[in-house]
Amino acid sequence: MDKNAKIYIAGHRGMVGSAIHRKLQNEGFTNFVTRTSDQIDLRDQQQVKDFFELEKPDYVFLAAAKVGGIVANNTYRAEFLYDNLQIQNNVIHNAYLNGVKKLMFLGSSCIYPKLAPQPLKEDYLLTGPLEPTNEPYAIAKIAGIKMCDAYRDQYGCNFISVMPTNLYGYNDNYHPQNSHVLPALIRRFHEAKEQNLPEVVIWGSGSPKREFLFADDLAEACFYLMQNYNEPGLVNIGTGEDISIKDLALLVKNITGFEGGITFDTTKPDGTPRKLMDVTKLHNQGWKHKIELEEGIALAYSDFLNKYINA
Ligand SMILES: NC(=O)C1=CN([C@@H]2O[C@H](COP(=O)(O)OP(=O)(O)OC[C@H]3O[C@@H](n4cnc5c(N)ncnc54)[C@H](OP(=O)(O)O)[C@@H]3O)[C@@H](O)[C@H]2O)C=CC1
Ligand SMILES: C[C@H]1O[C@H](OP(=O)(O)OP(=O)(O)OC[C@H]2O[C@@H](n3cnc4c(=O)[nH]c(N)nc43)[C@H](O)[C@@H]2O)[C@@H](O)[C@@H](O)C1=O
Repeated sequence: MDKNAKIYIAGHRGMVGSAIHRKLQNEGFTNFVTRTSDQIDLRDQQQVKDFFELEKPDYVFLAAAKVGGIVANNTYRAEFLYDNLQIQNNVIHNAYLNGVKKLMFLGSSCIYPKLAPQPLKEDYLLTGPLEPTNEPYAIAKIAGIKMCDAYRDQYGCNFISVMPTNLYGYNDNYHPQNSHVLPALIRRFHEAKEQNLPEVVIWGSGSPKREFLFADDLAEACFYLMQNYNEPGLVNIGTGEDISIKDLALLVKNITGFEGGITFDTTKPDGTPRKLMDVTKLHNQGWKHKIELEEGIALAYSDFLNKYINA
């Protein structure tokens, strides 16, 4: 990408899109095209067609999606399937029609089978049944990967797919029910400390294991791969390290300074027992994460305090 290239970041206000935007600005890029969901509903075929014909971006980062944690995925199953299929179909197809030089599609580690061997290698895709709580979202993301590959095969488009692990960072969603685990715990432990509550409730058994990557690290990887990776299929983006939800809760408890206890609500779903990325392909491409979990949680906690508590 040359520094004057016109870059469309779909979802530039979200956690990932805003991190990619910051990274590109820091690298000296200035020619951005952005639209909020109020300005363009990416589910709408005509609006997306008109937008691409008007703007004709050179590069596209597709970081707009209907996103949420385990309960949101399981509750809004129709929206997670419909919205995500619509958004990615419209953006990918119009990128092809308007001669976009390269597009990056962001998937998710939930595309892998629920009980796939660990760590998750890229070639485990479509080798077994998915985790039921996020099957609609995963099906949409798998369709996105296959669409990029099909457009490469039939039309020669340089469209690539990356699969990030669970993410957290600046501009995360702290909704008490709909967010992912890390922002949910940051908020719940903070509020429990402020209200002198005796304990914090953790969803599920605490035994599932997850891998977490700071969104600014993800943005670095996306920038790196956008310049250096031009293959079909998918590439995992993660740290290659995981932690149990119970240990994660203890880490957040320490960072927020909460002094009470923790209990587990086993009426809430555990989801996939383990989701650890095999990052050999990414490391072989020449990229490795920088921000470790404890440091990243402290950064996310201070962002939460600045935006929601001290604002
Ligand atoms: N968060 C995570 O843990 C993970 C995320 N990912 C993937 O990364 C990508 C970004 O996720 P993340 O940044 O966390 O999500 P966010 O919810 O923070 O941001 C999503 C963005 O998508 C935009 N968007 C949603 N619906 C529409 C629509 N109908 N029309 C136009 N824009 C829309 C929103 O725009 P606006 O702000 O203008 O409303 C928002 O900025 C997604 O593809 C997600 O699947 C992958 C793995 C893990
Ligand atoms: C990124 C990924 O995110 C989703 O999958 P998930 O990995 O299961 O994500 P999660 O962050 O919501 O939960 C992780 C674990 O943590 C436990 N947990 C404890 N306490 C809270 C809690 O308070 N909130 C949440 N959300 N989870 C909690 C929870 O029970 C689960 O065992 C996908 O649907 C899909 O969207 C996707 O791709």
